[in-house]
Amino acid sequence: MALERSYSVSIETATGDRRIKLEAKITPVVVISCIMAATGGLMFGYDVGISGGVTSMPHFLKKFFPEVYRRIEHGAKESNYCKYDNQGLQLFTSSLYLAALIATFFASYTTRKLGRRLTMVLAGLFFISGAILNAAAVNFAMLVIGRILLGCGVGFGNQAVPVFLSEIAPTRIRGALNILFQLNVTIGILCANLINYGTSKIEGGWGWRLSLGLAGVPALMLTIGALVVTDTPNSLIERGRLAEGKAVLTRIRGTEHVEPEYMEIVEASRLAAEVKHPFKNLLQRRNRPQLVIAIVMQIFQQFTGINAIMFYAPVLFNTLGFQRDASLYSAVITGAVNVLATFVSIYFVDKVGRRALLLEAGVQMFISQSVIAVLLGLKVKDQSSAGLTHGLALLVVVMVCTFVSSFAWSWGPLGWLIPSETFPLETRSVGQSVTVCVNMLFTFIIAQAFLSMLCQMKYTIFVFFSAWVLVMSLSVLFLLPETKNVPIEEMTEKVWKQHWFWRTFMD
Ligand SMILES: OC[C@H]1O[C@](O)(CO)[C@@H](O)[C@@H]1O
Repeated sequence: MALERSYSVSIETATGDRRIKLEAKITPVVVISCIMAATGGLMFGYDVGISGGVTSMPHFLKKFFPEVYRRIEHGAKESNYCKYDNQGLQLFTSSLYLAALIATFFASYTTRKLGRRLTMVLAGLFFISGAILNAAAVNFAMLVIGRILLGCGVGFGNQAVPVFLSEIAPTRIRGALNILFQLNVTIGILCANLINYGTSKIEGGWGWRLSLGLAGVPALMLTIGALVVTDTPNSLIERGRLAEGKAVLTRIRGTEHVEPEYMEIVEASRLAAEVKHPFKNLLQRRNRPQLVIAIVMQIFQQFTGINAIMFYAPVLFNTLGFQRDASLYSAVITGAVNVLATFVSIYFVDKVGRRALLLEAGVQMFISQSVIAVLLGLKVKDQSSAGLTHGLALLVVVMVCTFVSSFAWSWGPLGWLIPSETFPLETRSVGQSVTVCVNMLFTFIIAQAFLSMLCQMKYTIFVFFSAWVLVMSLSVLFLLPETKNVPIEEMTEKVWKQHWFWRTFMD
């Protein structure tokens, strides 16, 4: 049974003289599998969003960070930009990413040897235990160990989910289906913001426990989802289960005519099987283009400055002189914009392509960050933000939304999509683990450094990020090839060997 009409993609092979027809329908099993797997993103997003709100709750601060609490309650003399600057507070947020970074190396092994599906189950289990520990925390250690377990979940989930989605999706809608992951990340962030808004109002000051404990819900969804879905044909074939892989391929593509795609995957997995040392293989010259692109995309994604806003939006808005409630409120607005704008990406990514989205967003991000820097520079002084009138404060929120929306249809989803679709099967697992690892590393750096950077650099922090946006947009313009509508096992031939610069790395 197919939801929509089928389609086929004609591609030329290496020799250029053979044409293969790949047939695939958009079958319900594909759509359902993708929706289930994408809940891995929900789990990740929830954690990104939850820490900012929790760390601005007085009871939480009083219990775990009494010094910060004292400073906020009584330290009228403290600079606006510095009142949250505390290493322990930043460690609470960032320990998750450090753990995730290390976990990805193990996850690379499990995605290859145990499959994409089982790796997702593991992710869910790690996550559930972390959420329980966090909700029950009575001291700083329990808090951080819980965050570390959550980090392991994020490492395993972010490794397996994007690869699962890219492999199971038919070529023509691969971009859209892969973006379901990031869509869930944004929904997770928004839910976290809304939940924080609610729990901060709970009498008795235990609301933060609910905020942290509810992280178990998306984790449960992922665990159940992963137990229900089938693994990708690529993964089954890679592990030698050829007949099963072919049967799954037939089922998910909704047609008996899967021979060409099947043969492509078999060939890709034959090459993959020859690889004895995946990391060493990844470093070979012919794998350089994908590796460089994957790493650089992660660095760029984080240096847009998005997480400075996502993690610390309530804190940031507080710094700008908004009242506590108003600032949580603004964080909810940015969260909603983030979700809605991700749909724009889902709609356009397989139509206008990856490059167009990244370039347009570059312009929008550069302008909005520059405006924010100027407004804060002129109006927010160290001790007072009285200069920021109601109208101007609103303008800051509008600019933050402009920035977040453009991020949400560009670097947010494409940072995951492009690496997961460009690596050939032989380097896909290990390539994805490098992708996640670098993403976590730079997320960690931003999480750990942002409050101190804000304190040191003040409003010029937004100038810093806008300069990065300029660099990344130019890099896209000259160095990023378009991967729209190219079958996943054909990237080497159709993309890298055709590119003016990267082809020099190909044999
Ligand atoms: O939507 C914003 C979120 O998206 C990511 O860039 C990637 O998934 C996260 O690092 C960020 O918090």
